[in-house]
Formats: sequence, C-alpha cells, structure tokens
Amino acid sequence: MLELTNVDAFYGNSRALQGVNVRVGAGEFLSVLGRNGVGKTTMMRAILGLMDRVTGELRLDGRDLAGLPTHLRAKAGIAYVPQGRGILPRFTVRENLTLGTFAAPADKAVLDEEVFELFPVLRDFLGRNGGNLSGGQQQQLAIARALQARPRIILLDEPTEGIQPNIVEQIEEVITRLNRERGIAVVLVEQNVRFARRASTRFALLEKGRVVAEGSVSALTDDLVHRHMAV
Ligand SMILES: Nc1ncnc2c1ncn2[C@@H]1O[C@H](COP(=O)(O)OP(=O)(O)OP(=O)(O)O)[C@@H](O)[C@H]1O
Repeated sequence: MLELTNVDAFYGNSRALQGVNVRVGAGEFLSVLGRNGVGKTTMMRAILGLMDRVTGELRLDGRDLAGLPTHLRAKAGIAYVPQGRGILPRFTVRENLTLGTFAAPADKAVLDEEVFELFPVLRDFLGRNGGNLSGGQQQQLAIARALQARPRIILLDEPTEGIQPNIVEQIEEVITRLNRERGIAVVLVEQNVRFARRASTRFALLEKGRVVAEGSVSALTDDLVHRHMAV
C-alpha cells in the first residue's frame, strides 16, 4: 500500500536519505531499525510531507503523494505518532483526542470511543490536562489521538522510549493488536530488536541515510543487528 522508490530527502542542501526503496503491504508491520542519526525519523517525515525537499517516488495505494500537503496525507489514511509524543500539555485529554478527529473522513469526525478499550486510563482522565499525565499515559494518548483519524497505516517513532517497563509492555501489546486485529499497517521506528522481531512482518535497516538490509523479519539475523545497531 505504501511504496517509496529511490527516495532522497534533504534538510536544506544536506541529503539525509539516499535512494531509499521500501514497501509496506496492506496489513503489514515494518520495523525501521538503525543507530541514532541514520535517517529513521527523516524517513517518516518524508512520508508525511514534512521535509524541505524529497525526490523519487512516494505512493499510497498507487497514488502519487508528491505535492500533497501533510493534512491531506493524514486524510488519505496515514497517521503519525512522533518521537516525544507531541501532546499539547495545556489541552485536556478530550481536546487532544478531538484534534485527531480533524484528520478523519468527514462521516467519522467524532470521538472514537473504541480507544478507551485499548487505554481505559484515558477515559478516567478525559478532563485532565495532557501535560499532567505520566510519560506512559501521554504515549497512550498520542496513539489514541492518531487512531481518531481512522488510519489505514500508522507511523510510530520510538513509542516506548523513556517509558517505564510495565507500561512498555502494554504499549507493545496495543501496537501488535492494532496490526493483527484491526489490520492497520504499521511502520515502527524502534531500538528494541526483541519487540521488532516479535511484532513485525518486515524490517529495514538504515545506515547513513541508506537502506543496507531489508526483508522478511525472519532474515533479521543477529549478525545484521550487531553490524548495524548500537547493541
Ligand atoms: N532539522 C534538521 N536539520 C538538519 N539536519 C537534520 C535535521 N534533523 C535531522 N538532521 C540530520 O539528518 C540525519 C538523520 O536524522 P534522523 O533524525 O532522521 O535520524 P534518526 O535515525 O531518526 O535518529 P534518532 O534515533 O536519533 O532519532 C542526521 O545526520 C541528523 O543530524
């Protein structure tokens, strides 16, 4: 459903992605792996239309995304949970969730209460300011907000970074369920290889802006991990 063909992406004159080819099929789960600074976040920003300049081809279900602004990519079904979560601290949980509905198709632009099955704590805290939630709760809110857009594919940038271990497991379980039970395709930037192996169907390993290995997750060998990741 999502295809990147020979994609370069630039910050000013600096080329942060070079010749990237990646495919994510409907309902697939792709983990994007690699050390700090290799271009993982940049790849997500390119998919979302947030880079200064992108060359090559980006297609969603065959539709060329070039020139399509970010909010229309969201309407087309691409949701994003950024690194650091992007919660608005002075907006309540309900208001943060409502923001997500703005990217939903017109007939579904109402609060999707199904997210409370995944994250019951958010129902209890609907009136609380986002900034007063714990890190783990904010991450749950960021995922719940992304789901308000009723996406077909969700991009998650290090969703378990800096979160206490018992909540990490809960978040990993939810991400897995979104993919397996709801059929939402996932692109996950992750440092945790164990989770990537458990949850993904495919992987892509980046090094200095290039994809150096990719394929079915069964081909993600320890040797590749040691060569290209900081573990
Ligand atoms: N706003 C920016 N302006 C210029 N260069 C940038 C900018 N953001 C990132 N870069 C550079 O682009 C390259 C790729 O960065 P990117 O954030 O995509 O890496 P990453 O793999 O996501 O790393 P991390 O795990 O640290 O988030 C790095 O060399 C980085 O210094």
